[in-house]
Amino acid sequence: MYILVTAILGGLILLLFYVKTSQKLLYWKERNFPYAEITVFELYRKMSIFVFRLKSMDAVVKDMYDSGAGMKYFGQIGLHKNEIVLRDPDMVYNVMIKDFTYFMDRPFPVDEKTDPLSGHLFALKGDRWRALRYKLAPTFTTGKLRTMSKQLFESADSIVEYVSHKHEPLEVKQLVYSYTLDIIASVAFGMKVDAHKYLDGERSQFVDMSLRFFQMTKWRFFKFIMITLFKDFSKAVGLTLTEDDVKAFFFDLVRDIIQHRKETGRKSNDFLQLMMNMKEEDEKYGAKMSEMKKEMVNLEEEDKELFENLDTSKKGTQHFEFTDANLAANTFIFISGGSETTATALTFALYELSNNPAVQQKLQDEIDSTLIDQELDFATVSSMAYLNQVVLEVLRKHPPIALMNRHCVQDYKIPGTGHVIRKDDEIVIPVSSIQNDPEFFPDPEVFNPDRFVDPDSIRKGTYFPFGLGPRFCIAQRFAILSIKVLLVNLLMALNVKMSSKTKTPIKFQTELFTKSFDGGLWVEFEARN
Ligand code: HEM
Repeated sequence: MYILVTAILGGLILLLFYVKTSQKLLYWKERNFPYAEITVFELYRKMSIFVFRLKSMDAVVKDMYDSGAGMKYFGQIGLHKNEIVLRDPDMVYNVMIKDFTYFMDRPFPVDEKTDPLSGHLFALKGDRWRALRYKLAPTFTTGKLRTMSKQLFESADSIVEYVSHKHEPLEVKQLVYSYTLDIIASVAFGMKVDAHKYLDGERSQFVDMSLRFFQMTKWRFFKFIMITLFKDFSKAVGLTLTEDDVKAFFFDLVRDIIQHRKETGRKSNDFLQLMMNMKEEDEKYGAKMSEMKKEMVNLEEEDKELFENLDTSKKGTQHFEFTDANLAANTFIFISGGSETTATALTFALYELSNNPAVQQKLQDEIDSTLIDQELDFATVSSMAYLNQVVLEVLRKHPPIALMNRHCVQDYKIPGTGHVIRKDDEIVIPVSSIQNDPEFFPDPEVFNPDRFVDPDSIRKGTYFPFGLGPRFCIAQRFAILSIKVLLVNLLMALNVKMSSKTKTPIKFQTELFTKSFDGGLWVEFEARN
């Protein structure tokens, strides 16, 4: 009897779920919006793959992209909210650039009061984002990059020195991570980390805390799902992705550095100092954007793009007052946003170079011939054309961020159609799939830097590893330069080849949001003759 009642109740609950989900599936049809057909079981299967992390992020994104084959954009039933997925390059261009004002936000929570670390450039919304972006736009001008490049060369030297003494297979992600942590800590707040020492077991609290930010443990993933599914509840109980001690560490660190600089009057040449100077100027002159415009007068020609499309003429967009809390938040986003992404790009660069010896040789030839009569510096690295093609192709085939998001802030009628994207709709832009679609890049699985002989010939809206429009990656030039500097330093001295320690067939980890080799990528470096 007991078993029968339980079975009937269980059956009724399942039926209820089925009916509820079937109704949910009608959402896009009722809205008269193109959508990907899916059955209830298919939807549950898809959601389980994501929640239980059964496939890598790239594979999940590819499945999503393929489910809308033949459509320019389509609605799908999301985990917590229904989403619109873009497939068509013109739509991508419209949403990210042309009609940006409709889609200027990202759908990530910001609550500067309860979680001050959330008040950073990546998450801020609307006019508050615009005002901060305008202020931070000069962070990576050509002049500043030239100065920063000295630190990049120094850190790259340490890595080459380390590698040259190791006659054993090395795991690439860990190796290059030590470089990216080094350079970003230095550029962000002038800190010398020497992170490569942690490769040999020496521990540093900074390295540990930075790594913890990315490790997707089971507990962190559970929190991610909770925050995604139950935003308000998570907020009410104070559930945040980053642990309190990690937050406290970075806050205290930035606060101590600020304090030390104020007390000693010492100034450094880093991002934190740039913000501290602005804060001081704001206190003197008021936080008006007009003050910033003074800086623009001295910009080099190519730097003008850093300010492109940042319309700050509207009332209310002109103020961003820095506090110690948002100085910390924005320093933190540099470390978190910058180290993992750049390390992922470098890992895949070394993967492709090991697998494509002809490309490696051609790149070494370019490096050798450039350095015959020129010094290795910012200008020479920037002048290497084939190096540029290699880096662009790595970022095409393996963009470190597989998808981008936008939040619609006012109803948008898609030109030439009767379809409307409504205020509060969420948009998903699957960059990894678009950049690997054979329609836009024939034989996408082939690593071919020649695709970028003339980067201007690439169709708009098909290539954007750093995003597009006013919200593109603020550090794009710095990231590209960092990748180039390490590659040149390694390849001028060493050859790289795949080690048999790398697990084959290659599989990618399912735990992380960025693309990562399951079991690591192991390579051997040998001195060039
Ligand atoms: C290869 C390395 C990198 C890649 C592939 C990358 C990619 C991206 C992408 C795709 C976005 C979103 C763009 C959009 O939504 O249109 C972004 C935004 C951002 N990135 Fe990067 N990034 C890299 C390195 C860095 C570094 C080194 C830093 C900091 C030092 C950084 C800081 C940021 C910030 C602050 C934003 C938010 C910009 C805004 O919303 O105004 N990134 N990045």
